[in-house]
Amino acid sequence: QLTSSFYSNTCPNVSSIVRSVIQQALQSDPRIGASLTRLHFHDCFVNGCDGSVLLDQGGNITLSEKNAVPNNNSARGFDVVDRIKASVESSCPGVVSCADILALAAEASVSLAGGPSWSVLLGRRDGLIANQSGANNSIPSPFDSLANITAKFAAVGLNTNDVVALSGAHTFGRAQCRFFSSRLFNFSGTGRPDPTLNATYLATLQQNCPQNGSGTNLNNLDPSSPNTFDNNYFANLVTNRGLLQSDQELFSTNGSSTISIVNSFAGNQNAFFVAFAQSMINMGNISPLTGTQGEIRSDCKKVNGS
Ligand code: HEM
Ligand SMILES: [Ca+2]
Repeated sequence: QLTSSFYSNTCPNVSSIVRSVIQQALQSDPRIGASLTRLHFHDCFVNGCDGSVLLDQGGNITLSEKNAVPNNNSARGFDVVDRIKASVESSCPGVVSCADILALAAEASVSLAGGPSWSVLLGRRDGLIANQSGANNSIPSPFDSLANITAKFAAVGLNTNDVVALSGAHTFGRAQCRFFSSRLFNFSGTGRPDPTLNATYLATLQQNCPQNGSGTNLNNLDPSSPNTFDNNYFANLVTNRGLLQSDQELFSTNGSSTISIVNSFAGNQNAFFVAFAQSMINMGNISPLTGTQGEIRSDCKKVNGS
């Protein structure tokens, strides 16, 4: 029951306000659009798209999602969310939820990076709780098998097409070495690298991720166009240049129905863009709070009155 016109009377310029703050942030941080897009994903997979990922630990929030394994020292962009919220509040006080800001920020980030635009469905309200164990259990890990990743998507009502299309978000942004270094030297105890890694790409990654390093060095998820939202991610998979094991598995899992989808997106950027936009709408529809449920937070980091 979300609608694209939800704020047309109460905050008609909300999309352009969100977009302009992101545009400004991109000037000093070309990665920020990717980081914001990921926040919407990590929000929606835990208790639905309710802004739960944004809550700081403290008071009634005893275990934040920010401190869950998939987010800790990894999720970023919270300061920019606060800047967007402040800018929206100054035009339309008390009206726009933080959960909707994440959905709008994802669309603005993707389209500003050259990707598709879509009409964002709105009207989500902000939740009153965080679910740290939910974040630990429901957000896919880069070490999960494709079957487990598909199961985690299915648990929130998303199908295999959504898995492949949404994984295409790894067309921009960065990943720390620790999320894929197990592929580089001694993959699954074989004493050899992951055989599904292109040899030239492997050598580059080994250089940037030394065996006794801290694991926090950053690598482009899409080495061919790191800040552009395009279909190169899928072309990379076809040539064994997926960065995360969970990326490469979409193409390298024998007999998987994901292979033909990867091939079609690799060969047709428009097909990817259309599918990505639809899957982002699907993801944004995961159990939103609406009507009188939840609240409109005045500070995205805190439940009102706390
Ligand atoms: C399919 C399962 C997925 C897995 C296992 C996965 C895993 C990861 C990991 C490990 C990172 C690197 C984090 C870091 O180094 O701190 C990452 C980054 C990222 N992910 Fe995913 N992800 C998945 C799906 C998605 C989806 C559905 C989206 C959005 C629609 C998304 C968007 C991003 C973006 C944009 C980045 C870069 C963020 C940045 O540079 O700050 N991912 N992902
Ligand atoms: Ca790209």
